[in-house]
Amino acid sequence: MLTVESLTKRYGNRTAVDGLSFTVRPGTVTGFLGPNGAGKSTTMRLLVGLDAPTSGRALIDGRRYADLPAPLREVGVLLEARSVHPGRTAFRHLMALAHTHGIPRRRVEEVIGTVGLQDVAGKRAGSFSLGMGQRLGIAAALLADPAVILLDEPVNGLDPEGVRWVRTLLTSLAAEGRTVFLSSHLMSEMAQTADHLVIVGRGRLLADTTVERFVREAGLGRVRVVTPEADRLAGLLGDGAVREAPDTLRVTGTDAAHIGRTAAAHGIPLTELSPHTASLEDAFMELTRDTVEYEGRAAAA
Ligand SMILES: Nc1ncnc2c1ncn2[C@@H]1O[C@H](COP(=O)(O)OP(=O)(O)OP(=O)(O)O)[C@@H](O)[C@H]1O
Repeated sequence: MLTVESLTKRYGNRTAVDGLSFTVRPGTVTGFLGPNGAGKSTTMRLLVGLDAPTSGRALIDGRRYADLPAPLREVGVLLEARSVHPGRTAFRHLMALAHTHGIPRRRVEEVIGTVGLQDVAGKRAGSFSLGMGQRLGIAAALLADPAVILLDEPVNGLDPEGVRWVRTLLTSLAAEGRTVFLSSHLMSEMAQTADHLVIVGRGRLLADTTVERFVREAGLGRVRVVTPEADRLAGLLGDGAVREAPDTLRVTGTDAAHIGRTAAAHGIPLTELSPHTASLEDAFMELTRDTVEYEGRAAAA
């Protein structure tokens, strides 16, 4: 489990993380979302002790990363910056990491298979494509079989097949009961991968919720209704109903069941009643709009 408590990080007069609190639980994939500069990478760096908080705490299973006796066994980490010696082969890179934790060669070979690098394990990491580098980074994160996996933008630069592979892998790791926490700014990808969302803007928590509840509560769902008595139905439904065409209403703020019941109670025939659920992308844009505008204004200033 990951616990972030009143976490704040300032760089000079810039506040990258601002009083952030949330918990990431095992058994699910939790997505860490936010516009550029929202503080995601900083929070992840604080979690793994690559930076010290100005105040507050970031804990892994109740302990600071620096206090973990065998960190690789507790938490697998893939941060955006590549930290592989370009002259080393993928196999030697993983063996070097394995030595620090007494991990056998057998396990190195196993993770190379898991990430699909068996054909290039003897090649120098410096010659790897971005996608191969990401796979190697994920292999390193999984090497010691950690219960917590923390990945910063793991699908960055991957092709669609690679994206799908990461998605399947993360879902199965969570199904094994691990804590999986990944950042991304790709909403559509997150909608398909994550069960739970932690959303930040300007270093502050904007939402801590499930994907499904987030979209529903964003209140962006709408229902299209076609009826020969559009005016009468609109009157019954109130402000949420807007006429799109003489026989068509676009209704927000209520669901299709309520509209159907209202129409039936008043004997109004419906020839179409179709709900449209907002996409995660829409809901995210709506939620973070102010923080993005702020960033834009700040940049312009
Ligand atoms: N070492 C640093 N020194 C100064 N400012 C920093 C440093 N690291 C991050 N920042 C600033 O803190 C803010 C948050 O940055 P961070 O990289 O954590 O955001 P992010 O959500 O990961 O963004 P992105 O999606 O673009 O990676 C940004 O305004 C950034 O410029």
